[in-house]
Amino acid sequence: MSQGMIYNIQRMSIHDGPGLRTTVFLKGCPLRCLWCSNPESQKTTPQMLYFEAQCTGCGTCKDVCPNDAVIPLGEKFGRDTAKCTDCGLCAESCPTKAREMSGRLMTVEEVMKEVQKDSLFYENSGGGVTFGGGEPTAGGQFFLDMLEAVHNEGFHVTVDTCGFCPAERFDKTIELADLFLFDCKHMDPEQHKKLTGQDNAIILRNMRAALSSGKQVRIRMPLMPNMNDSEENIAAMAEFFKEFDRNEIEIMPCHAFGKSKYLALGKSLPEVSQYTPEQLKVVLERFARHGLNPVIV
Ligand SMILES: C[S@@+](CC[C@H](N)C(=O)[O-])C[C@H]1O[C@@H](n2cnc3c(N)ncnc32)[C@H](O)[C@@H]1O
Ligand code: SF4
Ligand code: SF4
Ligand code: SF4
Repeated sequence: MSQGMIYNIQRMSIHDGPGLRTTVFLKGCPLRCLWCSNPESQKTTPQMLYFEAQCTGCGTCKDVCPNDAVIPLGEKFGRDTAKCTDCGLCAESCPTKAREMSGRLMTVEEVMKEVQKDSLFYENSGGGVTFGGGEPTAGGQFFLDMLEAVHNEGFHVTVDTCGFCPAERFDKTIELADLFLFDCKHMDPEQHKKLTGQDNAIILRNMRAALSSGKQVRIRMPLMPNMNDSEENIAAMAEFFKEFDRNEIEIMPCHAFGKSKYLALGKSLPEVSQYTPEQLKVVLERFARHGLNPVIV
């Protein structure tokens, strides 16, 4: 049975597709979006997060760290990221959960056991299971095995994806999924690479495949001030989706919900700004001018 890295399984989720859902978050992503609100989801290996606000300075972590990576931080204890190996020993002994590990290897069977716990709610609410991340498709064979197991149980399957995935794996995903929450981050290959680390050729190929498949696709766009909200980019999106007779785009205006996790990982904060209501209104009018119907989610 294949296994993969999971960083969260969220039960009773209402934002990741129809009805009540269990969302399985896979760790690992081939992109590095400048604004990503889940920085702990990008690496495929387990990581230790240190939340300073919850630290009481008891010093237990200093005693257990084998790498001398726990260092004084005022009256508290932080970590030296250069020395920390993410071994997790400090998280096991921290009494306040100021230190937490993100990422655990799980088998398909273990994931299914969690998913089954909510199966009654799926039936009653029209819900099911959502795979998110990170980039769920980056889980490879483990991801496909989970998809197949959930599909074979007759549960509704949603995949929250950036679409960066080898074509063959994505086509198998299309066979097993019922709904895609499919991100469209930028239409221009070079800009896409600048903002996410990869160009969008395979993403657009997979988007076309999903939109032609007869499966449900909700097109989503993380809207980032001065990064992907230009008239030119919105016009290019309108042109692309016209071919599929699609004009509804779910908009996610830039937020900073991931801030505490960047700090907890010892990473610098993303250099992105948020819209004022007036600025957002101006940008949304650009969509309307090109025949698109933006819906904020
Ligand atoms: C964390 S991603 C996981 C799925 C997949 N990797 C993707 O990017 O589509 C889930 C959603 O959050 C959105 N998102 C990430 N960071 C965001 C931010 N700072 N503001 C608004 N939306 C954001 C992504 O665009 C995506 O639609
Ligand atoms: S064990 Fe936890 S609460 Fe105690 S000093 Fe370390 S991080 Fe802070
Ligand atoms: S995760 Fe391991 S290496 Fe890093 S600070 Fe904690 S105990 Fe030390
Ligand atoms: S594709 Fe999704 S998970 Fe990956 S970096 Fe971008 S927003 Fe984060």
